[in-house]
Order: sequence, then C-alpha cells, then structure tokens
Amino acid sequence: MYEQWGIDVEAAMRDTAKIPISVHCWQGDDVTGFEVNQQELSGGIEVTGDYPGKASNGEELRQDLEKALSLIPGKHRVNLHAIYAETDGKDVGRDELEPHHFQRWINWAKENGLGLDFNPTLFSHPKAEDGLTLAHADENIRRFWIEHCRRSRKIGEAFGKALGTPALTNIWIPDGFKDVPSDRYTPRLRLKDSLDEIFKEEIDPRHNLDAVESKLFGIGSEAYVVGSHEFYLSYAMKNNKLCLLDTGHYHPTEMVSNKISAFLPFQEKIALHVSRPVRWDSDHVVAFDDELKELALEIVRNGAAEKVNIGLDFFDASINRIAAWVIGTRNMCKALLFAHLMPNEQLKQLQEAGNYTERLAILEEFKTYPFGAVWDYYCETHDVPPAAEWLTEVKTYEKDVLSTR
Ligand SMILES: C[C@H](O)[C@H](O)[C@@H](O)C(=O)CO
Ligand SMILES: [Mn+2]
Repeated sequence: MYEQWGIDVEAAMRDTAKIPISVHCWQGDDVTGFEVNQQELSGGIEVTGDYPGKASNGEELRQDLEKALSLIPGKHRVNLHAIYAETDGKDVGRDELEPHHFQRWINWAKENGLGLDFNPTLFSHPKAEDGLTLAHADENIRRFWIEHCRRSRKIGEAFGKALGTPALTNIWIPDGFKDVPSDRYTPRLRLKDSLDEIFKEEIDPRHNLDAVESKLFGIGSEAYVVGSHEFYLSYAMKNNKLCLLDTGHYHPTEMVSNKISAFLPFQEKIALHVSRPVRWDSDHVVAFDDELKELALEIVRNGAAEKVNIGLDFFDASINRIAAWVIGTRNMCKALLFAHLMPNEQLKQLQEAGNYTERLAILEEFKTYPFGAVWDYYCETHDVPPAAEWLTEVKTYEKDVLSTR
C-alpha cells in the first residue's frame, strides 16, 4: 500500500533509525537525584504517584535505563541532570561539580554506545528556595548559580570529548513571580548578564552545544517567568545558542509543531523537550497523539532530522517507571516512522497547486494505512519486541528486580 505511493518502506525505516532520542534519566527516580543533602523537588515541577521500585542510586538507575533501552528500537542518548553526580557520600556543592563526578555515567555510556546530554539543576536547593536563581537580586546567590552553570558546560564538554558526540547542555531556571511584578525588566537584565557570564568561555561545538529552555508559567511563577519564550529566542538568536522548546511550556492551544518551520530559516539547530501537557505543563508520558505526529512530520518533511535535537521530558510515578520510558520513547520513534511513511512530496505539491480537497482526502486516508504492521516489523528488525510484547519483559523485571528494592 505504501509503495503504491512511491514510499520506500525500507528507506523510511533506515532514516528513522538514524534519529537519536535523548532519553531523560529523571523519569527513573521522580527527579530525585543522588545528592548527599537531598532537598524536596522544587521549582514548580511536580511528580505524582508512588509506584514501588524507584531507582535510588546510580547503579539502579543505569540498570533500569538499560532495561528500558533494550525495549526501544534504535540507538539513543541519555540526558542527565547535575543532581545525578556520584560523589561517594561526599557533600559536593553544585558550584564545585567536576566531570569526574560523572565518570561512572561516562564509562557506562561508552560501554553501551550511548551519547550523553546534560542539564545544570537550578531547583531543589536551599539557594533556589524563593524560586529565583540566575535572576536573583542577591549577588551571592546569582554568582553561585552562574558558577554551577559554568561548570555544567565543562561537564557537557567532557561528555562530548569522551563519547565523540556533542552533549547538549540545557539551562532551565524556575525564576519568576507568583503575583503581578512591579518590575519585569530588572530580573531579565540580570538573567542576560548571568548568561553572558556563563557563556563567556568558548567551548568547541564538536563537544558541547548550549541550549536555553523557556517557559510560560510554573507553580509559584504564575504571573511572570523571567526566561520567557521571547527572552530566550532573542538571546539565542543574538548569541548563537539553541532554543529548547518544551512542548508543555506554551499556552494550551499553542503548538510547538507549528514553531519548527518558523525557526528553521533562521536557526542552524533547535532542541526539543517532548512532553504531554494535560491542561497545563503536567509532564504526562508522551502519547502517540495528533500533536506528536505533527511534530515528527514537521521534522521529517522539512529534512530537519539533523537540525533538531529531540529530547524527552516527562515524569510519572503513578505507573511502572520503566514502562513510562518505554511507552514515551517508543511513541516518539513511532511518530518519526509514521512521518517517514507519508507521501510528503505529493502532499506538498497538492498544497502548492491549491488542491486542498485532495490534500485533506489523502491526509485522512493515511490515518488508517497499516502503519502498525510496519512498526512491528521495524521493532523486529531492531531485535526489540513488537506491539505490546515488551510489556511481558517489564512485568518480569518488576517481579525480579523492582519488587526487591
Ligand atoms: C527536570 C527538567 O529539566 C525540567 O522538567 C525542565 O526541563 C522543565 O521542563 C521545567 O518545566
Ligand atoms: Mn523541559
């Protein structure tokens, strides 16, 4: 059926397999991390649920990631946060972190042929208690976070050097106000200054790429977020940084799929946190829904697979955490395969010719093409279980490993 449209199914599978997804480690432990002085999750992000068996150290988290990755077709990446440093019981401040605190992650990534990405952690910390970090009026606090971000880029650089693939080091801060500000400008000036300090040192883009992640609002920053979309878009354009678009960080009817082609004429690279907002930035597990398909289509039909760094960002503790990773990441891969199996060139020509009747007719017909069969075949060719067969393995792992923790 696909070949009748001139679609080369084997080529579609090959091209899908070339796209790495950066799998976020923080789904595995509810964004807890391994710091010696662990703090409550803060910064306006929430994890709900208490499913048993969560990973509580590096060994467990890596073991769980390995299990999840073994059920996902293709070769992918792992995205770390600074709170996943392993310091052997020593209380190392975030402004003191060094690449060697991530040596076990680097060794593991090397053994498993994975790339690593990184994020400084500017929440869940006494110096982020009032929800302000890089835009803080207190110079000591602001300096502390500048130093943390500076060091984070060096950690990203070390990942890139060791693994031969650039790390994406992404800065997200919670800074904002619950209620109407009396001055929106000064905190933004301070954030700009902080970023200038952080990025002062040039780092070879073959080892590290810098991204900045905007947000519309958070819990405790309902009225104003310093690092808004316009702020970071302007900063990234002027300073040659990547804008990271989190699909949960916009107005409920504002679609990130619609933004990709607006960025592409101007930006060499874009980064994504693919998430599933349900009424708000709720970070639900990514589903194979219309917006996910549209996002993948925008990447594939615009030939932008190498320009868009795809990362995931969801955390659900009400279900098995390995299953959450597998469902969300398989759905991202599924959407990319789906996008490669559309008659994109014909659809483009129909639009150019003003033939919107046929454009709609064909888009609708393809919704019921036998995509599931191709997906199963894709999984089999990558030696991972097709359809829901992966669930049996997750259940066995839950019985043998998770339930013993
Ligand atoms: C833990 C992540 O870095 C965090 O979720 C951030 O990326 C975000 O999206 C905050 O809303
Ligand atoms: Mn995010």
